[in-house]
Amino acid sequence: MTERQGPPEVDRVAASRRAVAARRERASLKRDVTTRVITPQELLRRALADPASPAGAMRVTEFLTSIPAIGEGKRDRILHDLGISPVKRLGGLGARQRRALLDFLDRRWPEPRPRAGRSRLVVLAGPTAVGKGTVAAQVRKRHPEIHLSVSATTRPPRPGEVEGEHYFFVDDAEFDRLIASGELLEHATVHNRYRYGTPRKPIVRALEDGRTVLLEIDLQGARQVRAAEPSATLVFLLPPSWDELVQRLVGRGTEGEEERARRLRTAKVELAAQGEFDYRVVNDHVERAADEVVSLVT
Ligand SMILES: Nc1nc2c(ncn2[C@@H]2O[C@H](COP(=O)(O)OP(=O)(O)O)[C@@H](O)[C@H]2O)c(=O)[nH]1
Ligand SMILES: Nc1ncnc2c1ncn2[C@@H]1O[C@H](COP(=O)(O)OP(=O)(O)O)[C@@H](O)[C@H]1O
Repeated sequence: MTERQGPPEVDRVAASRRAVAARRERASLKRDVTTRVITPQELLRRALADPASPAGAMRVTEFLTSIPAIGEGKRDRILHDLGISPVKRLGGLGARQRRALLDFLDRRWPEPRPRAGRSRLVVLAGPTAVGKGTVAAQVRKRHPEIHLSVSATTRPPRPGEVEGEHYFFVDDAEFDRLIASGELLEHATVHNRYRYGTPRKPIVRALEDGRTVLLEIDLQGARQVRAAEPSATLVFLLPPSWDELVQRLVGRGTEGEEERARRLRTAKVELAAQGEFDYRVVNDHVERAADEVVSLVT
């Protein structure tokens, strides 16, 4: 018996493949909102710009429950209050419903607005493996006039890391001494593991010389710098998606599975704090992201 594959069946197979791919993309977008890689407003803007996109095809119910702290009960109350039917897809919202939903999101989760009166002390932070080191190195390559701070750390050097260039590698006793003598502008234990700190003197000197200073440090350090120097400019580097962040961490190959899991837990905490920063830059392409960082601070 011969099997005939008529065009309708071919179409069905293709349609079902497309449906699976679209479902996967919607799941990935939901993860991005849940992990706060993108704001709900950003997802909604994408849906409205292209109703046929995976974002546009997302049901308003799925959208709302992907937002941290919105469960099914709250979701239904919100939809009722905003006068939106639960069967609606984001791309199919009417003009009044879009406005109502965007206003609601802006009240609930205001997007960071740049502050006035920034200084040339710039902090670049962001989750593990987002590419902070790579982008900072690109900034230095393109703009040697920008002073890149070299931190002290109790972490052992990775292969290829150079003392005084990537870090000052010190033991616990020396780190204690640096803290006690006030030689660190800020310091923190990162990923519950090793200690890292920013030597104060080179920064003060570079700022006195009129140079822009870039610190590539973690969230705790960024908060300390803001407290010590409120006019500092805080930039948060974001991955294009949560899945891409995981890929970069795995692809770098410098941590085992347990350490990667630990870092991803910290990453969720850091992503949740991005609203404290003055600017957010997506590290999609290294050169573009480096240019954006420079344009924000010079
Ligand atoms: N607070 C603080 N964090 C730092 C400092 N230097 C590096 N870090 C952060 O420590 C974390 C771990 O750095 P590292 O061990 O080089 O790993 P990687 O960032 O995954 O390449 C990163 O989030 C860095 O931004 C510092 O001087 N102070
Ligand atoms: N824009 C990018 N696109 C693709 N891969 C990137 C990008 N930026 C960085 N990477 C890669 O991601 C991995 C993590 O980058 P790294 O600079 O070590 O991150 P971090 O300093 O934030 O921990 C590295 O393998 C790096 O080559």
